Amino acid sequence: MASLSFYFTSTPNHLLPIQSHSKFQSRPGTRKPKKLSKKPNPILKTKTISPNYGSGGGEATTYTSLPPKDDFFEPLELLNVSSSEVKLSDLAKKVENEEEIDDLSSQDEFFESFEEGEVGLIDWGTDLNDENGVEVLGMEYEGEGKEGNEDGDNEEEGLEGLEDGGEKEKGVPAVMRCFDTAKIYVKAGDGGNGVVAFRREKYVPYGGPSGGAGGRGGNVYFEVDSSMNSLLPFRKNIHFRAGRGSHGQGKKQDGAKGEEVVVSVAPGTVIRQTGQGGKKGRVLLELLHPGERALLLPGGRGGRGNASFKSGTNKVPMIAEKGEEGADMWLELELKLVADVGIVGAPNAGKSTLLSVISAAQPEIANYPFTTLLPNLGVVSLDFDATMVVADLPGLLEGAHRGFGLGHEFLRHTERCSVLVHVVDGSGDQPDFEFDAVRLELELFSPQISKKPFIVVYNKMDLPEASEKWTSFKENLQARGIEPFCMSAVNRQGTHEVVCAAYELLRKKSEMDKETRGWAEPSNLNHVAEMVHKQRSAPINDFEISHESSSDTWHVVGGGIQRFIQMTNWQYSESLRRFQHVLEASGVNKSLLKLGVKEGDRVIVGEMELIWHDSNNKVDPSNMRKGSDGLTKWPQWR
Ligand SMILES: Nc1nc2c(ncn2[C@@H]2O[C@H](COP(=O)(O)OP(=O)(O)OP(=O)(O)O)[C@@H](O)[C@H]2O)c(=O)[nH]1
Ligand SMILES: [Mg+2]
Repeated sequence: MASLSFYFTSTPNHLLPIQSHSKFQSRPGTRKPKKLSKKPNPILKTKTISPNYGSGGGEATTYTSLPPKDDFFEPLELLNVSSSEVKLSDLAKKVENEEEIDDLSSQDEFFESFEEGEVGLIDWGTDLNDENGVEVLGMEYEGEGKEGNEDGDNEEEGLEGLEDGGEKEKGVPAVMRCFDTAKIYVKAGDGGNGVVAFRREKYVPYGGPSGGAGGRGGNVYFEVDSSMNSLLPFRKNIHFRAGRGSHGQGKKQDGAKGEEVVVSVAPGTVIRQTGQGGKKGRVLLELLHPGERALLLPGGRGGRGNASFKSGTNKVPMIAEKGEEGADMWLELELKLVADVGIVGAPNAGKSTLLSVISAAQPEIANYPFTTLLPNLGVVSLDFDATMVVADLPGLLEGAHRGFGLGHEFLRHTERCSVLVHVVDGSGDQPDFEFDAVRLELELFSPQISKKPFIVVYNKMDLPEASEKWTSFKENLQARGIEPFCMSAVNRQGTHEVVCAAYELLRKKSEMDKETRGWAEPSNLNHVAEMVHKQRSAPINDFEISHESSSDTWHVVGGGIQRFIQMTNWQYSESLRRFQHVLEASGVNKSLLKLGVKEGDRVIVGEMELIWHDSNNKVDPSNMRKGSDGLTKWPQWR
């Protein structure tokens, strides 16, 4: 009879002790391979395993990593100015003084050197983190990629990604960055282990197996929190782990469920799985409306205790399962604004002023570019039941599609707006050119955005330099089939017409969308968890075998069988016999024979490496339950 003998090629992660509350652990997966099959079968002196007898399940933890160093800089200090009001304008003035504002390449250079600390104004020598020991540690930990936990390489990769920033905006000083993307790690709780225990009571001889099952690991949920308007909290907390289930105990006591983790995100957050090679991963969820809650990762199942393995033929089961590992993922979050109307335009055009006069919003208004750094939302009501959400977006500059100015961050917000209102600064030198430049940026960033319905509003009509150029601007646009509006936002003249036109456009757009889309199905927010569950509960006989002829290695890949191996607790000798049985029953042995496996070939199933033997001379499953004296022993308490 053919058989497989067992070796671990590398110590599987789940065999290592997990100290989930420690931040700086040694990296797993680097230990020497352990040989299992050559060892004599251990005598099972069974006792109830009690690593954690706490009454509740494991606690959910979040881990802290610090934002990159440059997010800590104090603009005042860096710019060597005393008033907080002038910090950005000073920066703008500095650019102007250098007469570089019109030269895109030199602007790029300026902002780049600004970031790198080459500009003389900035004193990068001050390490603002020195004051706080924890933060200094955090910096080291992030910089060197020392992610000390059981997720090893994966997490390190994620942190690198975070450091590189993937899409870190070019030339944007840290204070001006918009925290609308984040990279986070989520892990569902591992299931608790089942235990081997026996009922020991006076006058109840041979009381029978009584090992309870482990508790289920905690789930990971995402919830929309209406009070959030950015992903800023994820600059500090990037690891979210649900608690592990408690282990089972004697007297058939099952472990408690692990604590759940609820990750709160702002409305309009898109959740992607981290992509490979700089590409964006696929979208898993879009959480748009406050109160929405999605189960993303289900907790791992608790391992069964020996009470569950009792059968007519095995009344003394010396076997229990380990808990199923909770699924984990690196995710990219992206916040896209949910607004009906987006106000776009060059810096200083009067976008915030417009929002402030048509809604109750009170955005910051000032006579310098980039006053608005984060989008402002306002609700505009025209009538009793006619309202729309209007977003005042930060100003766009030439080169924004390449990330210049406030770049991609803000262009992304326009993707969600149904209708756009272009505000053109009439007092500028060339309003036509300004309008074209903004259109071009939108088009270059995304053709979809440029196809959105829009209206053009010529602002600052109260100023003579603006009203002089209005006619030529109007004629120019009319020649292109666009009917522009004019207004004086500060005087509230012409703003009502703008609001009505935007609302009309919005109404038409939503009617058209309804026609093309029909009635949308209510979306299933738990589909990721369902997919994970489906993958994990694949039948054990659903596997594929591939062969590496160069190294005589066979790979057996299947969700069911891999999960079975992960949950097998090799500390119990019966586990080995059960595994052998599963290989036989699931058809792995048969399939290998059919495919031509030969003596000495390596067979890799999940984390197990096995050597194929044509004759049954290495592992004798029938011997597994016996001690060194060849007798089955009743378990001993210690
Ligand atoms: N005279 C006049 N000034 C205006 C008008 N609308 C806005 N302004 C002024 O223009 C300056 C810029 O206005 P904001 O509303 O902050 O411009 P913005 O487009 O939001 O600018 P960013 O947020 O920097 O992109 C402010 O000083 C306003 O008072 C207008 O109709 N007439
Ligand atoms: Mg503004």
